[in-house]
Amino acid sequence: GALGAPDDCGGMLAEWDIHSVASLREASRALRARNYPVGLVLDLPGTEGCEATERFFREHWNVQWIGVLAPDALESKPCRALVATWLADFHTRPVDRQRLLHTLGHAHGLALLRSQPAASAATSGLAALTGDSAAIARLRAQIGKVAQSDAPVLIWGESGSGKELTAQAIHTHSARAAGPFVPINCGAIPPALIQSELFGHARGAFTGAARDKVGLIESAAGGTVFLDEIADLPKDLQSNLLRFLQEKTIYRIGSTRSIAVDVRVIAASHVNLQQAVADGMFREDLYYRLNVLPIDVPPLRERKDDLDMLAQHFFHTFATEKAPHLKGFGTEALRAIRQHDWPGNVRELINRTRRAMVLGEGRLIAPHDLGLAPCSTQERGAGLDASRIDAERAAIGASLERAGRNITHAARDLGVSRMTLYRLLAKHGIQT
Ligand SMILES: Nc1ncnc2c1ncn2[C@@H]1O[C@H](COP(=O)(O)OP(=O)(O)OP(=O)(O)O)[C@@H](O)[C@H]1O
Repeated sequence: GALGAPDDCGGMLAEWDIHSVASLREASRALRARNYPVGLVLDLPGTEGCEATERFFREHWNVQWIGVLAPDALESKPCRALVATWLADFHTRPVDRQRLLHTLGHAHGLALLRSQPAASAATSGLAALTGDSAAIARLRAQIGKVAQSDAPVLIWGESGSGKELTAQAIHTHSARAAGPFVPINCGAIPPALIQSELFGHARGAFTGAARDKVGLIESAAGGTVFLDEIADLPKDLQSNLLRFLQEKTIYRIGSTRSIAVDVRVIAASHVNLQQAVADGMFREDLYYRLNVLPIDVPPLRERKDDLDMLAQHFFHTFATEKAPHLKGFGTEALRAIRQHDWPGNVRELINRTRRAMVLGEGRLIAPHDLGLAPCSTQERGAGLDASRIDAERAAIGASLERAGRNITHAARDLGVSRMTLYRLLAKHGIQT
């Protein structure tokens, strides 16, 4: 579907599922409610409105934007910048019908490709951050902004919520993308080893140091180092890290030679670092050095709209491990997933899904396969929206089965256009 229908283009877009809006505010609201893959922008604002428009595009960067502009629109410098940065393509009036249809089709195809969940952990762009909640959209927008800068980032989030994935996405979208991304879990390295792991050592620095060793920070040169569980870093090493952040040089243990290292630092913590500072466990000066660009990754229970898509995503990711008879999640299981609080966040969802895929005995995953209790009848009655969504998903699933997974036939069976069916498949995370 496309968002925004021009008076002079409306007639030619009969095949499209169109939602027209009259202002950026309305457009934002519509985009938060539904995933429109393509947006048609009818004229850009004059100089005064450029800042708001830029903010809007930043927030909705994952839509393919096509502009329809007045012939003299590009004479304004801010307008040219908006077009160059944010539009996938643009047309000047009078609109050439065939060319516009072609552009929209192309943009739609690209948007669908980009919305496919990442097939492997190796694909680490923003596409790997599955989810269509408003919270994930905000996170993606923040990542996009932060990636433009080279300043330190401090990510806060509960365990398993996606801090490392966020750090990886920042790296992938930054100018350092071609360099290495080196994750280090400060809590997992024994305190006695951590200094030499991080900063390296010179030959003979201590018993057993038979040769020079390059530290992890040095090995990230030209790229990004991700320091997870930064609160676990012993205090003496906090001083070393602070020195590195200030001077951009390191000393290997046992060496007096300073080595310049060009690395961006992203740190993460699941504990409140401000509290750790107040308790005297974390250096205040280091906290301020790291906390230049703060990012919060919201816990899964605060973005329940992501649950269905994430669950489907992991079902497909681990499809090779599943019993052949298993076809997907049952309605009860999806309800139980919504009901659960997910203290272990996305990692817990992965673990429960994999467990259900191995142990599930029916055709569809049931709540007990996930180790979750089924919802009570009372709770069931409450979720009219959830029931509607479940019914929609079930109808699509059944239709696809009947049509032998042929989209054209399934769309006809459901009485919707192919375009609408593609949108529904993306919404429910159903793969064809
Ligand atoms: N939005 C998401 N889409 C897809 N996969 C996700 C998402 N968020 C997290 N994951 C997956 O969940 C797992 C946990 O995420 P990650 O390691 O980034 O969490 P974390 O906050 O760094 O955890 P910890 O603090 O325990 O190290 C990973 O396998 C990651 O790929």
